[in-house]
Amino acid sequence: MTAISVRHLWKEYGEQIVLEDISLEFAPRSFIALVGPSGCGKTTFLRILLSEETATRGEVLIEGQPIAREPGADRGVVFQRYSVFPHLTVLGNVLLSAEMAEAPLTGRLFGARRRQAQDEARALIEEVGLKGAEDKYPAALSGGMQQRLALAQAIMRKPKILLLDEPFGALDPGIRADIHQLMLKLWNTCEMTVVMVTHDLKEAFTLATRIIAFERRRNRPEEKARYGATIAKDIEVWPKRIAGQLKLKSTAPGRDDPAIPSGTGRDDPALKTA
Ligand SMILES: Nc1ncnc2c1ncn2[C@@H]1O[C@H](COP(=O)(O)OP(=O)(O)OP(=O)(O)O)[C@@H](O)[C@H]1O
Repeated sequence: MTAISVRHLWKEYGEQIVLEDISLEFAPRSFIALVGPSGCGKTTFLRILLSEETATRGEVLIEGQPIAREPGADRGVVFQRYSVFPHLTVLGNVLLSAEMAEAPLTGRLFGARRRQAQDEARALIEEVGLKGAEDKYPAALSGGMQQRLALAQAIMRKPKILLLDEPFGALDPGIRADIHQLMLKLWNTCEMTVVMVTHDLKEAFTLATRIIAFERRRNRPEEKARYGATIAKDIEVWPKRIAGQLKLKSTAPGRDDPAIPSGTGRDDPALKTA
C-alpha cells in the first residue's frame, strides 16, 4: 500500500491554474523533498496534503482512504517559523499537542493519562536535544531550538505523515547541519512518511529518499495563469536511504547542541550574550 496517492490533481485559484494534473505515489516511510521555482505551487500542494486547501479536481488518498476534510492528528506540520505557541513553555507546547490529539474538545488530559503524556513529552524533549529547557518559553529559545521544539510538538501526535514547509530555511548553515542529523534520526525511528518543501537542493539530497521537482513548462507572462506546474523531475536518491536502517552520526551532545550538560551550546541565545 502507498502512504499517499495523488491522482490527477489540479488546483486553480480563479483563472489561475497553479497545479496541473499531478499524479504521484509516495511509499510508506519515504522522505520526499519537493523543490521548484518560487511560486510554482509547492506550498499549495503541501496545504492540500494537510487539508488546509482542497483540490479543484483529482483526489488524494492517505493509506488508500480519501483524505479527511479537516487537518487531523494523522498529519503533523512544521513551518519555517511560528509553529509553536509563544505563551506556552517547551513542556506545555509538547504536552498540548498530545492533549489536542486525544481530547480535541477540552484540550486537557487528566490523572494517570496526563502523567503518562508528561513523561512521553519529557522523553521526546530530551530526544530532540532540549533537555533542561522544559520550563523555557519559545521567546527564550534560539531559532534552532524553536525548530527542535516544533519537531517534538509535531511528532508527539505520532503522525503517519509529517509535512515540512522549509522548516530549516531560516537557520544558519552550521545549525542546519546539526538539525539535519536530528531530522534523519526522527525519520529513522518514527513510523512516518515525510514530505518536505525546500529551496535547498543540498538539503534535499542530504535528507530525502526521493526528490520531486515541480515546474511550469510554459512560463511566459501571458501563459502563466493558463498552465500550472507539473512534475519536471522525479529522482530516487542514491545510495538508497531506508527508514529504520540508517547508520547515523553520534547524536551525543555536539557543537551546536542546545542542552549539553554544561549549560549551553552554539544555538543557545545565552551564548550570544556571553
Ligand atoms: N489562497 C490563495 N489565493 C490565491 N492565490 C494563491 C493562494 N495561495 C497561493 N496562491 C498562488 O498560487 C501560486 C503558488 O503559490 P505557492 O505558495 O504554493 O508557491 P511556492 O512554490 O510554495 O512558492 P515559494 O517557493 O515562493 O514559497 C502563487 O502564484 C500564489 O500567488
